[in-house]
Parts: sequence; structure tokens; C-alpha cells
Amino acid sequence: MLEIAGLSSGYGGPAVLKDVSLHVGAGEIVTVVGANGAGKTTLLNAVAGLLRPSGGTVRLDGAAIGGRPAERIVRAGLSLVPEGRQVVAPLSVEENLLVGAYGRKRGDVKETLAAVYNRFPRLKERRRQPAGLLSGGEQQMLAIGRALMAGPRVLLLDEPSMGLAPLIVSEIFTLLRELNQQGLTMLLVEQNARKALALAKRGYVLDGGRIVLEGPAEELAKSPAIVDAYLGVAPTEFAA
Ligand SMILES: Nc1ncnc2c1ncn2[C@@H]1O[C@H](COP(=O)(O)OP(=O)(O)OP(=O)(O)O)[C@@H](O)[C@H]1O
Repeated sequence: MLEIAGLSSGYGGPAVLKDVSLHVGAGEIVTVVGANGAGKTTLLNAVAGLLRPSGGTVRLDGAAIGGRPAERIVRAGLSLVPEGRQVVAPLSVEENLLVGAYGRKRGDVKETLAAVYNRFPRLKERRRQPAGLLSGGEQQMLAIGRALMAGPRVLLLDEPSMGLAPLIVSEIFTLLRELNQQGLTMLLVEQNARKALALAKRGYVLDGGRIVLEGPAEELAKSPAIVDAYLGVAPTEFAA
């Protein structure tokens, strides 16, 4: 469904993202894990059209979308939940959601808004409140809801666990699993490799802007190299 081939990108200096190739099949959750500064945000921003690729291709269901303006990429069916949520603090919850539906037909917006409120009752309860008054977890839900307002086929998620307490992270990941079970395809980048690999079907490891390892998430989670570098203590040590 989403095919990224030989993608390179950066910020004007040497490339930060180097020759990255990965794919996400319809209905899959695929994760890209990597340390701080590995290039995860750069990857998603280059795919979402917020950064210009310097090489490579991005295809969504066969259509070339690489290097297109961000709003065209959203219209093609790819929505980004950005790092740090980036909700507009003084705007109400509902106004933030409507930003995500920019350019859609009124009837579609109404229908999607009802579906988002159905999925996130807490956002409905707080729809008139400024987004800045929400808790971190609620702001993350708002950022996900805003991305859903575009009616995407593929959701790109940039570290949804960032800065959240473990219980809230679990709540967010449960929600992502439910959205996936309803058919939404996801590319999730995370520093929280343990959680991300538990959720995803397949995974890639990004290091220094390059993919250095890939495989079924279950296998990556057991791989000694990953455990040492990204997971700290091996799961068996927890059990002991
Ligand atoms: N706006 C920018 N201008 C110049 N360099 C940048 C910019 N943003 C990121 N970089 C550099 O690109 C590299 C990759 O950063 P990126 O944010 O993509 O990593 P990351 O894996 O998402 O890490 P993090 O978990 O910290 O967000 C880093 O070396 C970073 O310093």
C-alpha cells in the first residue's frame, strides 16, 4: 500500500535520511524504531511532504506522492500525527479537529466528526474547551482525532508515547490497535521500541538515517542487538 524506496532527505546539509526503503501493506501496523536522532521524524516528515526528499520515491497504492505538497499527500490518503502533538492551544478541541478536515465536503466532515467523537468520548465532552487545557494523553488523542478527520487510509504516527505516563501510553496503544482492527493501516515511529514492537506486525530499525535491520516485530523484539541497544533489559530478565 505504502512503498518507500531509496528515500533520502535532510535539512540542506548532508543527508540525514539515507536511502531508506520500506513498505507497509494494507491493514498492517509497521513500526520504525530507533534512538534519539536516528532520523525517525525526518523520515515521516519527508513522507508526509513537510520536508522535500532529495532522492527516492514514495508511492501510495501505486501513485507517486513523493515530493508533493503536504495537502495533496493528505488528500491522497496519508495523514500525519506529528511529534509533540502540535495541537493549537487557544483553539477549542472541535476547532482543532476541524483543522484536520480542511478541504473536505461538509457532509463528510460531519460524518467523520461524529465517528471521532464516538471513538473519543472525552474529546466530545471537552469539545468547547481550549485544547491547551487538555492533559498530555488527551492532547495525543486530539492529535490522532485530527489526523482521522482527513479520512486517511494510512496513518503516520510520530512517537505517540512521548512524554506520557506508562498507563496513558498503554491506553493510546490500545486505541491504535482498535483503529487498526477496523482497517486503518499505520506506520508508527517510536523510541519506545518495546511497546511499538508489541503492537506492530513488522518492524525496521533506523540508525544514523539508515535502515539497519528489519523483520517480524516478534523476532526483532527478541533479537540480542535490539535488546541491547533499544530495549535495555531483556524480557526474560523481567520474568526472572
Ligand atoms: N530542523 C532541523 N535542521 C537541521 N537538522 C535537523 C533538524 N531536525 C532534525 N535535524 C537533525 O536530523 C537528525 C535526525 O533527527 P530526527 O528528529 O529525524 O531524529 P529522530 O529519530 O526523530 O529523533 P527524536 O527522537 O529526537 O525526534 C538529527 O541529527 C537532528 O539533529
